[in-house]
Amino acid sequence: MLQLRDLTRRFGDITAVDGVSFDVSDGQLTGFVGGNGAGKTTTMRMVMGVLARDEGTILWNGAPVTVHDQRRFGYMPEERGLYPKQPVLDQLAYLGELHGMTGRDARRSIMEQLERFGLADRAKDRVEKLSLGNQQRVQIIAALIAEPAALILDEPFSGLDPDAVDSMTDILREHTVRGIPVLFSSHQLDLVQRLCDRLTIMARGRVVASGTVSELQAGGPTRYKLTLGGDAGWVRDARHGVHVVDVDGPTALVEIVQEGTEQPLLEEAMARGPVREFARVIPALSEIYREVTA
Ligand SMILES: Nc1ncnc2c1ncn2[C@@H]1O[C@H](COP(=O)(O)OP(=O)(O)OP(=O)(O)O)[C@@H](O)[C@H]1O
Repeated sequence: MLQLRDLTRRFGDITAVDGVSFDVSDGQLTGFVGGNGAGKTTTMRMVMGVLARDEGTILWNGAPVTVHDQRRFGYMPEERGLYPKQPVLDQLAYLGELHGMTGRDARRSIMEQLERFGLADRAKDRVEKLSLGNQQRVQIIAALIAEPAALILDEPFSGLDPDAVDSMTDILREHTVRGIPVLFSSHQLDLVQRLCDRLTIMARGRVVASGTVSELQAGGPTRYKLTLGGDAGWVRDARHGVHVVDVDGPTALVEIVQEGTEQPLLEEAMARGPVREFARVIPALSEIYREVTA
């Protein structure tokens, strides 16, 4: 388990990461989201030890993380970092050997991964000859070499086509099933909502929300959609302790300001005519994201 405690990093006058704390638990896929410049990459670099921290602690299985621990983490950096002129297989095999694998084992395991990503026939091509999406696939394989103890992936899904997103998802799940903690950043909120067990949202260097998607949804406003047989305009004037978010023809979206106030509203609606629908609206992650980062 990886625990980040009060991590802070400044660049001159800018505090890029400001007292960030959250956990990346064993066997969980933790999504890391936030707008451009929120501080995700800086946080991940500190976890990997490629950037020094000004304050704070990183714990790996309860003890301060060591360089030896960090070497066992699979890392996909934002800046990527493959050599464009070197052939795919040679380059990955070299990385495997740096991790202590024999050349033979490294090549076998890499060929398996290339096969999975549909890249086996490109093994001898130079990296620069591959499309950006395929270079991205090779980067992912680089992070997975040598059975990592944790995975820290900076936007691993960016630039991938739907097939590669599926392969990537399968691979991450295979790691979490084996108990490995996985942290990945992404701007694709629908993907994060679908995939991750937990997520941490950053804005302006701070953590603004953290938890499972359901926990974050439960913490958001309670909204109901009311659809009537006739026009719903009267809801705007109703005094039921509800806040009217929107009215569109026969449909009104209301926010419950005080618990229990939805009942009188429903009763009034039924007294006025047919009610086609009265249902709780669970906010999408994108709505929660907009609220907590505003
Ligand atoms: N080496 C650096 N020198 C100066 N400022 C930096 C450096 N690295 C990051 N920053 C600043 O720190 C802040 C956080 O940047 P960071 O790259 O961590 O954000 P991010 O959440 O990863 O953004 P994105 O989603 O755009 O990748 C930004 O204001 C950025 O300009």
